[in-house]
Amino acid sequence: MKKNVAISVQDVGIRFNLNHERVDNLKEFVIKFLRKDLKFNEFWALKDINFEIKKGERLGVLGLNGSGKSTLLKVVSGVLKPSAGHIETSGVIAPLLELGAGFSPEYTGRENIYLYGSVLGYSKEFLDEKFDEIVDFSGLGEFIEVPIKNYSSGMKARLGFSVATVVEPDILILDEVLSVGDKKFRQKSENKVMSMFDKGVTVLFVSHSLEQVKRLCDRAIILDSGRLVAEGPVDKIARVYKNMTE
Ligand SMILES: Nc1ncnc2c1ncn2[C@@H]1O[C@H](COP(=O)(O)OP(=O)(O)OP(=O)(O)O)[C@@H](O)[C@H]1O
Repeated sequence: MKKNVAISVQDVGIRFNLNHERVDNLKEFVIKFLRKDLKFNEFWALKDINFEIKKGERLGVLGLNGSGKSTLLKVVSGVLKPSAGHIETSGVIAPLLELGAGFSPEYTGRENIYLYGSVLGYSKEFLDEKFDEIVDFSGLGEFIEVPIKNYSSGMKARLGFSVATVVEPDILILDEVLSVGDKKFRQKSENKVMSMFDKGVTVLFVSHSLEQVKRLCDRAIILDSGRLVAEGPVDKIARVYKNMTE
């Protein structure tokens, strides 16, 4: 990969096997599996995707529901392995996907900071040092000692955002996360992301808000049924997308 490139996506495809027929229980599944009687429909959620993001660039991903945007972010983050092609990235990645989904409901916010933090690869020492900063940013106050199952979805997302952004990443992967929490938190999280922009972070960003993509990104791509159909400067691509969807 060239030195000035942060993310390189080459001929990437993601295939899901969709169940063709109904299987009601595990026994039936095992019997059908052993008899090689299970039929799947192959479904390519992404196909032949090629693009590069240079260091410091901010790429927006546009597309209708089901076009493959979240799948693309997951495969670049390493959550999903490509079924075809390959991906190269350089530096520390902070994936802000499905915030709060990684939490264990029975444990408190405090315990989940350590659990989720370790999933993201942070050491205990790092989390000890950053603990107050995380709680402060989340604005959860005393709720940090309460089990997560008693949190609202906005509270969970706020804690997820605060843990995931406590590092200084080289690459930031954002899936609709700037729409979480209440207005005050949305502003605060956008400011935090903006301050990372100032430090030259590379961004891959999905949002249904065309305005937000225009405001935050310098380039964009459009996905349509798993194919990359347009790529270029954000203003031009936003116009193409508007025409496609109106
Ligand atoms: N784990 C999975 N198993 C099977 N199919 C999946 C899986 N995950 C996603 N898909 C399918 O892949 C396609 C792309 O989904 P994806 O979530 O990436 O779309 P999206 O563009 O992010 O949509 P949205 O705008 O609704 O968030 C959809 O048809 C979806 O049903």
